[in-house]
Amino acid sequence: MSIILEPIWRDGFKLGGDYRIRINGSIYLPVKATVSLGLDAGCGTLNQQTISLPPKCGLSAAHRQFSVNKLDSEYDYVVLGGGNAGCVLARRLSEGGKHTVLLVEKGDAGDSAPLPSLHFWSDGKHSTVFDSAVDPKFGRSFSLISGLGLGGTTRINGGQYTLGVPAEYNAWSEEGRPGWSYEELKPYFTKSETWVGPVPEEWHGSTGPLTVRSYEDFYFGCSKEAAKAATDLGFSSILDMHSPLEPSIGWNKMQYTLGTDGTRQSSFRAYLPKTFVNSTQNLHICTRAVGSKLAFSRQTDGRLRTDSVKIQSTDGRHVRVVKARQEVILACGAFETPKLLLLSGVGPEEHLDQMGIEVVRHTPGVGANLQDHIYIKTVYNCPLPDSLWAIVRRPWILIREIYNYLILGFGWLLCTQIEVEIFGMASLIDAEGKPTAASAEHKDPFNPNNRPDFAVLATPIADPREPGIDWSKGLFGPNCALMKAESRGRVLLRSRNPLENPLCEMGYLTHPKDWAALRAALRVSSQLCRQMRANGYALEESKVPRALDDETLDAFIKERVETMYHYASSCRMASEVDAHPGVVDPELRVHGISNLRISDASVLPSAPAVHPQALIYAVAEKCADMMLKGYEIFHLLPVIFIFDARMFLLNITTELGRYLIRRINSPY
Ligand SMILES: Cc1cc2nc3c(=O)[nH]c(=O)nc-3n(C[C@H](O)[C@H](O)[C@H](O)COP(=O)(O)OP(=O)(O)OC[C@H]3O[C@@H](n4cnc5c(N)ncnc54)[C@H](O)[C@@H]3O)c2cc1C
Repeated sequence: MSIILEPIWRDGFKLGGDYRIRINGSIYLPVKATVSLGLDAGCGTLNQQTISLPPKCGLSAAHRQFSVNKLDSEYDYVVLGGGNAGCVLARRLSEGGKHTVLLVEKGDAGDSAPLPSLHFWSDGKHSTVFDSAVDPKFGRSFSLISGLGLGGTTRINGGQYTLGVPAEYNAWSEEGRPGWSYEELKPYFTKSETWVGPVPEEWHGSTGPLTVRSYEDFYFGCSKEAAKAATDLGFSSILDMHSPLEPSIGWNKMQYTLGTDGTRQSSFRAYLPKTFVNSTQNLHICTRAVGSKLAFSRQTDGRLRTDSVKIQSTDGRHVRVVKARQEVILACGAFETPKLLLLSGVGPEEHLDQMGIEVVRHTPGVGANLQDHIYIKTVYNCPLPDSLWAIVRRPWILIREIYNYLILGFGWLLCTQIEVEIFGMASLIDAEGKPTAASAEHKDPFNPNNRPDFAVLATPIADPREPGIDWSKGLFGPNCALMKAESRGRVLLRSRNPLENPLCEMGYLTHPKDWAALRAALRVSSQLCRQMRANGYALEESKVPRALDDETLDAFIKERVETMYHYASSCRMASEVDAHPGVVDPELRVHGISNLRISDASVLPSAPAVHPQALIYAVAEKCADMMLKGYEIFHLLPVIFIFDARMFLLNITTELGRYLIRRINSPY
């Protein structure tokens, strides 16, 4: 295996060259034109460098796979979507060898190192990127991104791993979802995780497939300064954000899904290693194919049953219909799962009529209630060596970090952008952005009123493409995030072509609470940077609001709001008669249709104040567990019945015998 740093020559690019990193011949970390200006101006020309990768960093070698035309005609379980949730389900349903399982994934197989495979640093080949519908409020659309290939979005995400406060899940349970309280969900978080430190492991899992870790210190000077300033401002320092005893307001050092050997822990790498896949004959994985339509039959009781799935290769060359003896599980993500239901005739009838699709079942919740976290990026210049941007500006730092990564297994290539996160509640932030003194009641993480609604993500880099930024210096970008959205959008079909992206109306900022939370985040970010400067840190404003009054902040928000890529709740777990109608019940079964479940970000009742991947792992673990337990109970019933019937006969016979003996022995 090799890493090559090589120049790229493009038409029209006159001032030297772009560079790119080629890992193992196929994965690139492009160093953009602006960057190469820096390389040329500051550091002279760089020649090709080749560095060997030790096997621990190897990309996954061939997993056993099946093309569409080689699939069996029937499986016990068919899982559509091999992403965050899909890989967990494929693993749990197939291990033990009792059930045949088919996993269908639109993209390919493979994996890479943490930073170069993060969407923003990658070649984009493992991302689906498309524009949302234009929002008249903002006069523009939003660029939506999700993962493509086994591992799904965990293959290109930032790796931040957060559970959230217990209040999040207790609220779900109190609203009428049995089984979804913090206490009931926690075992599934633990089941998926192996924590490798450095904080105490009391609240973590130790035997799960997914490795989660943090670092002793900070990699970036600006993160360290931000953490210090947050403490100075009065935000509590949270040692382990996974402890249910920590308050809902504070700052923490991020934890990541990272292997001990520095590998990205996608759900694919964690749950479906080659050793498992190649030795599990009852698991078939089919990549570069999509589930394009579900077929249903009507049972004698009038209920719909999911019978089969139409699967087609993404090149359009092969189509096959596969039957599911037990269940079909949709895990295509918050955009594609509702799209597949709509294509199959399950959704709001007006929209299906509009698209010329026969209505199988009028289900108004499909695609409705789409939620997301959004953020506003602010930009500051900081000393270059303190910022991840230095890896692009200074080739020797890049070489140093490649060395650190390959030989020592640590360094900047492990960092996936955010080291420090402040979270809080807008109601507890004053007009200057300082936290107000919170009572013990406000800090109680079990109280549903204490769910954080904003976060400030201190990022050791900013988007260098922004006009007007001084990219010769370091970049520090506190991103101000809405973490508890009240606004809702919806997912619709653009066409009946299963390979076309859906039409997503994001519906951002239609609720006044969302504006208030973002304003609070911007004020905290501004105060944080003021404090960093007061502590003697060289920070210069680049893209920040001119003032902190509501009007100025709102204009800044309107101009700069972006998705944070945490799409959720488009097939939410709720009753169908809810004000925001649901699609699945607490067992994740689609209302009114048997043998069909959903297990991905679309089922979340609402987008909780967390980076969602930890929760999606837990949801998938819980879904698999419910399915397997349901299967066992169903199949044990006749045994219990036979056993009971035998015991009954035995008891009767014994009692009859005793009675006869008593009669015979009786003198009367
Ligand atoms: C750039 C970026 C950074 C992020 N950073 C973080 C982070 O740091 N921490 C965090 O917690 N979260 C992060 N997220 C969000 C998080 O990763 C996702 O919310 C979560 O992984 C979604 O999981 P999922 O199972 O619902 O969907 P996905 O993981 O997206 O899986 C869906 C899969 O289904 C496949 N598919 C779609 N349609 C079909 C079909 N018809 N047939 C077959 N296959 C299909 C897709 O190719 C995909 O692989 C980030 C997201 C992005 C985009």
